[in-house]
Amino acid sequence: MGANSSTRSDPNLHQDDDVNFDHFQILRAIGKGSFGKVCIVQKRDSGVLYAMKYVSRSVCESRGALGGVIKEVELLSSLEHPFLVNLWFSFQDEEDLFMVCDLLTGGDLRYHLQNRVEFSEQSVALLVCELGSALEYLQTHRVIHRDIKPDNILLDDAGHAHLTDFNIATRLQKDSLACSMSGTKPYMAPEVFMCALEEVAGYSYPVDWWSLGVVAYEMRSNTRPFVLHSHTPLVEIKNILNSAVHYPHYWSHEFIDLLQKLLCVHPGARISTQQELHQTPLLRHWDFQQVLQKSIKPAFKPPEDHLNCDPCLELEEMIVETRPLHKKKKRLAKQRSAQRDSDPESTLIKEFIVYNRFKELKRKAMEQKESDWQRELELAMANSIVNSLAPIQEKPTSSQATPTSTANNACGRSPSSPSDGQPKESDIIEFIDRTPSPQAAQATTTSRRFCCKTNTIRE
Ligand SMILES: Nc1ncnc2c1ncn2[C@@H]1O[C@H](COP(=O)(O)OP(=O)(O)OP(=O)(O)O)[C@@H](O)[C@H]1O
Repeated sequence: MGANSSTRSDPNLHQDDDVNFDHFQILRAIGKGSFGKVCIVQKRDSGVLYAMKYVSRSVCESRGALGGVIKEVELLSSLEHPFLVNLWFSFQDEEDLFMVCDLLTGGDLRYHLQNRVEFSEQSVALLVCELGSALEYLQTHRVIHRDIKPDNILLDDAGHAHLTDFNIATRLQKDSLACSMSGTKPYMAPEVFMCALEEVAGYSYPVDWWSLGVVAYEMRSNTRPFVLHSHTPLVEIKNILNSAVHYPHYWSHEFIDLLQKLLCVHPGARISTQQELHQTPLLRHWDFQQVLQKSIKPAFKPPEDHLNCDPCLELEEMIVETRPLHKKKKRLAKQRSAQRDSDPESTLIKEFIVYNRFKELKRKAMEQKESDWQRELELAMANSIVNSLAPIQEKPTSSQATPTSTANNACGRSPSSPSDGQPKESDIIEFIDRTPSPQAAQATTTSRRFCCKTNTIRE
């Protein structure tokens, strides 16, 4: 695993502490989205570097985006994969909502495309396998990302791909379909538009594989397979997506075959599992276990001599920003002293999860230990009861003991022997099987479901 390894340790962190803004030192600005900004931070106690994304609460509220951020944190807190940008901490203060994630220093794919990086077929194939693995994982968690595009694919220092921005992702209920028109138009699958035109009832996981196909095409040619804009009418878009794609003659047959199977208009016939990827001539010989372990070296390694992001972002933060992050502590202290009577806690958004992955990992490890102990205890109890029954077999009365009953039953008691008031081994095992562990009961009550119904179109 690379930068986003879940095994990353933070030995100095007091596991039960809630993390907040003061635990981080702000190093520099590296990104800007439609609602928030991203900067590199260092956790003061462990020295570990992270990416901190922060969004202004007031901007979110005024633009109706608060629900998306709350949902993004809820989703990310339940996910972890080598090719996702994993969430480590989330918290809030009076001004902002914070998400602290894996730091990916290789820049986003859009940045490299704009810098005219030429990705080879081999490079694109590896990216498709890595993100295919992430999509397969999301599917097992019933999550559709819905906004796969170069802007949301970040590279680590070695060039491995990581999926970010779960702002419009949704978790499907079992056997249900999504139906809102969500995504970024040039990357959206035909069935999303057809759903908006009420030609189909909904769409599912294959929409992400279509977007992956568009990204793969764009990486190879620096243009997109379909020319459509934010103002192109829906009916026209449908026709465009049904038209033949131009594949340059110098692309290999195997590569074109992969793209055709990703850019298949019919979701049912489109590649949408890792196994289907593996069956294509281009990827037949790839070892997907090695892909998952990041053992296959990407052909494109992001430059290490400079930060792979717009250098103006840092200047902008220093000069233009009216509420710079590095002055937050002072600013909030001033505000708090001016509003001495009101409790800052009371202004916090209750639905926003305060999350600490280390605490969560510790809780899960404890649960596992407890369930192991319980299993051992149950086994020991069963054994001791079985053993305590055993002497009955060793001292049989002459009328009960026959050579065959001893051979058929370890306890030396015939299964049909009349009850003497003692429980039989089979009774004990059955009782144990039917007793739910406290962990199982808790897991059931804490399972959560999400469903997004609002349309979100990104231009
Ligand atoms: N974990 C990270 N590590 C390194 N850089 C990051 C990380 N997350 C985001 N960035 C950088 O910051 C930029 C903005 O990220 P952010 O997620 O806020 O924007 P976005 O995905 O474009 O948001 P939106 O879709 O809401 O406009 C990204 O394009 C990327 O360059």
